[in-house]
Amino acid sequence: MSQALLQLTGVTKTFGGIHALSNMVCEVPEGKIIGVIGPNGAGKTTLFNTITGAYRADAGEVKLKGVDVTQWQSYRIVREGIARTFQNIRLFGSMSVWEHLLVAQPHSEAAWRRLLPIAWANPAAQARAEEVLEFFGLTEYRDRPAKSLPYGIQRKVEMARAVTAKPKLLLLDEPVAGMNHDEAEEIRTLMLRLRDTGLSILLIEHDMNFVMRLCDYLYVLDFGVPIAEGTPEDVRNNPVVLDAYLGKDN
Ligand SMILES: Nc1ncnc2c1ncn2[C@@H]1O[C@H](COP(=O)(O)OP(=O)(O)OP(=O)(O)O)[C@@H](O)[C@H]1O
Repeated sequence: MSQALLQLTGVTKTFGGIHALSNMVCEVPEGKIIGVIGPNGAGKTTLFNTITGAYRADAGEVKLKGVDVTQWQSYRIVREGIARTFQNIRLFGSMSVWEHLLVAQPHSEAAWRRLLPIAWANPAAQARAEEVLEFFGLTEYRDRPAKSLPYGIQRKVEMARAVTAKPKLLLLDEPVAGMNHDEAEEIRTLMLRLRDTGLSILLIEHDMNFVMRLCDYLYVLDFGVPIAEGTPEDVRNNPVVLDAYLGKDN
């Protein structure tokens, strides 16, 4: 079997007496969409924070393409090809969609050049921003400040921004939270198209219907402990998951 893009073994994170994540084991193969589900407080965001270096694991290993990145600083992990979005929207209100897409790209020039007017951005960065605008269907919003956009479009801009730097792995924290059915469907289609380009995606999501129809494989957390994994079909029918996550009445 080919090596997984991301591999976690025994990853553990505690906060005082709270075991936010205990002995987490998971893999994200290339070009797959992997879901992480679990009730509130199950440790899902802690998992993302540990993968991205925002939190330092107390034990275990995070490997990216076989390289141990457990002790790496966030900026190195980003450079190595992991991008993420957050549970709450984190856009710059007065910046346009176009500016978000330019700023999110790696800069090889001196830091002071980034203070120059955005229109001076190098042609390759502009071409990439254009490509992403089109891919996400955001062209009509190109020059609008982020704060003026409807909620669903803002979430799309966040995902577009994360993709602009051409990551290998995209971590999405509740990408369709607060969206209506049509908006969520649009995001689902975009994610499948992203996967078809070879991008790997790890997502946290509470919308079970969405997760079940999108993911290639799922991990289930409960109180920081991985309690089940498998295809959506396996997980849907797993009595441990039904008890722990959906409640005994389901
Ligand atoms: N920085 C922190 N300091 C202290 N406790 C934390 C910290 N981050 C997370 N926790 C605790 O770790 C546990 C797991 O939290 P986490 O946010 O990872 O869960 P989650 O599954 O993402 O929840 P939700 O679905 O509500 O977002 C919770 O008990 C939480 O209170």
